[in-house]
Amino acid sequence: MSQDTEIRLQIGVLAAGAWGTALAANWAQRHQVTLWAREPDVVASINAAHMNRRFLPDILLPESLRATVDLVDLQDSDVLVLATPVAGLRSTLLALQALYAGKALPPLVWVCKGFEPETGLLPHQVVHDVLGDVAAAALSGPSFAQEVAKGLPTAVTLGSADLALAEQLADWLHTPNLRLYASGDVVGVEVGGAVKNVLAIATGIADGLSLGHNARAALMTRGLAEIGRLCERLGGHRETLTGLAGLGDLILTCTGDLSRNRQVGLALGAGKTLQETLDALGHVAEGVGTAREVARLAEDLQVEMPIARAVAAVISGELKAKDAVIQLMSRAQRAE
Ligand SMILES: NC(=O)C1=CN([C@@H]2O[C@H](COP(=O)(O)OP(=O)(O)OC[C@H]3O[C@@H](n4cnc5c(N)ncnc54)[C@H](OP(=O)(O)O)[C@@H]3O)[C@@H](O)[C@H]2O)C=CC1
Ligand SMILES: O=C(CO)COP(=O)(O)O
Repeated sequence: MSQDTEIRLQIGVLAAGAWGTALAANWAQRHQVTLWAREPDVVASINAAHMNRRFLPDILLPESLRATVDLVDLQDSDVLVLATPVAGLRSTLLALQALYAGKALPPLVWVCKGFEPETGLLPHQVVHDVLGDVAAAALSGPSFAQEVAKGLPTAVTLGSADLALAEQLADWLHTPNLRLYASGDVVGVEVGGAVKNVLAIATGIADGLSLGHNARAALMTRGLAEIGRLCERLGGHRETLTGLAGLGDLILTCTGDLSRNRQVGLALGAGKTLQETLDALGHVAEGVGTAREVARLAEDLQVEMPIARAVAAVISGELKAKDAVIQLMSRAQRAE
């Protein structure tokens, strides 16, 4: 498919947290972008000062980027991008369904990483649950919002069961500093993005306990094996996990201090409580809720995921961080 850099679309982005704002700013280089937020102070600060003081402070946004609290302003969009945390995906889809009231929705892209709380569904399953068969794709991969907002080079994956749609969206949404690769394996793309957040908490805990580089490399490598087992069991392909949405994001989030999930792990490893850690963060850390869902899925589907289960136990308070390490190291020896 040819890359048509001239085409200018209307893009609607829903939720102006760090990631929605960074993507909206990036796409405003090439398209007309409208950013919806439920926080009036965020909308006011973007429109008046071209900054999102609450979620992306100190970064100047393009003047062409408009923000709104009114969903109706997004109804002529050529593409709609859902940028809420996974817990807000369903309610946002329902709001869009009401807005379009029987009319066809434009292609949807979601950027959240996790399993829906309580249902344990992946985002594409939530989309199908609410809207049925619609043109839709997941965007995932190694991409700290602050770096994308500053225009630093970034590459991510767009995953859809409809590969031709993923290719079309990649063509529309790439910019000079945001490279998009298409994948037909939406399950692999989503499982990679969800579980790496749990592993970032694990490596954060290890680093918070000063366990060294060897421990971190071991957790990442054995963690990737856990992601692979769950991915295959849910119908995804292990090869997808060698790409940006798997290994790429695992490396970034487990080693990069900009990661909120890694910051949660570091604080837990240093002896802080989960509540004080989350209160100080001011942003979502999806790995906290996802750890519980992954541990439950691992149990139900009989998938061996000792690291993810240990993180879930630390988060729920059943296990102390130090004891989780002892437990992992004392498991029966086995072949790699
Ligand atoms: N930040 C990053 O670098 C990246 C983040 N992601 C993923 O993107 C998703 C969003 O992350 P991020 O933007 O960083 O999160 P933030 O915590 O920065 O912002 C979340 C935003 O979503 C809003 N929100 C929460 N729940 C709902 C809801 N039910 N309906 C509408 N809006 C809602 C929040 O509003 P309020 O303040 O009112 O709650 C806030 O504006 C997560 O799944 C994350 O894993 C993916 C790649 C990179
Ligand atoms: O997903 C991310 C980078 O790809 C962001 O990770 P955190 O949510 O841990 O900050």
